[in-house]
Amino acid sequence: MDAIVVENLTKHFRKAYDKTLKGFILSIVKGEKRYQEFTALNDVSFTVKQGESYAIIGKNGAGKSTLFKVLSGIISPDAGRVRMNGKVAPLIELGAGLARDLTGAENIRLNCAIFGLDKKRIEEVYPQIVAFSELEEFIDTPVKFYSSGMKARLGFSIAVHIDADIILIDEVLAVGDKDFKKKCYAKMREIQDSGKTLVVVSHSLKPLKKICNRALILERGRVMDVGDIHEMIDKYQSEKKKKQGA
Ligand SMILES: Nc1ncnc2c1ncn2[C@@H]1O[C@H](COP(=O)(O)OP(=O)(O)OP(=O)(O)O)[C@@H](O)[C@H]1O
Repeated sequence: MDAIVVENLTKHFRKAYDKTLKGFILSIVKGEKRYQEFTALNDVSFTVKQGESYAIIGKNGAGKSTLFKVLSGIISPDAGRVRMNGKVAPLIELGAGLARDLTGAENIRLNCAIFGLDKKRIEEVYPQIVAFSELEEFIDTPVKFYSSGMKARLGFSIAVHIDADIILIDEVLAVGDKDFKKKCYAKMREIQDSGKTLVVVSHSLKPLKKICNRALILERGRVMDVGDIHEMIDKYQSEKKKKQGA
């Protein structure tokens, strides 16, 4: 069964030429165009099968985060469509989904409720989330006092415990410490073994080889290739070397 079907996704952004008030006024006076249309995703299509661990790789600005935001429904595409078959846990930006003024404990309960867990299930997973995050000491501290690493711990722990069918993880592990990252990668493999679907964006290609079985290379908003993770990483790295040599 297909977990994710993406068909002909296109997303444009408007980029201001000059973001200052002076620039804005001058452009009006001169009657010049104030924006440049920029295509972040260009006719992107792919399918992720249920139980697959799928990597999205690409250079800075290739459109990976934009794609994740469309997959999780945070932004809508200008064209194309996305079908997600199952409950989705998006972990796409550090601290996103966490209420700053609430404590870690309150955020866990709030997020679990938002993701549809009933009271009994929340009480079951709560100690697991706290234990996995290793934030016992700070669980009653408001999240606004958390470091970025602590937010990543809490966000990751919630996302992997809310009984989602599809988990989207965007580069959030870049900030964690080494041991915690190791634990997260092990958890991702466990998720994969349990038949859930995982989509991961990361600039760290080595761990992707261990977690994912397929990959998509995005280049300037377009799908450059899709295939076996090892083949795609080799291809991506050799293209990168070629361009650096050119
Ligand atoms: N809200 C926005 N408004 C205007 N341009 C945007 C917006 N969001 C993203 N972009 C542009 O779209 C392009 C793709 O950005 P995106 O963040 O998706 O890339 P990425 O592959 O995730 O990059 P990175 O690896 O650096 O995180 C970039 O050129 C970015 O500047």
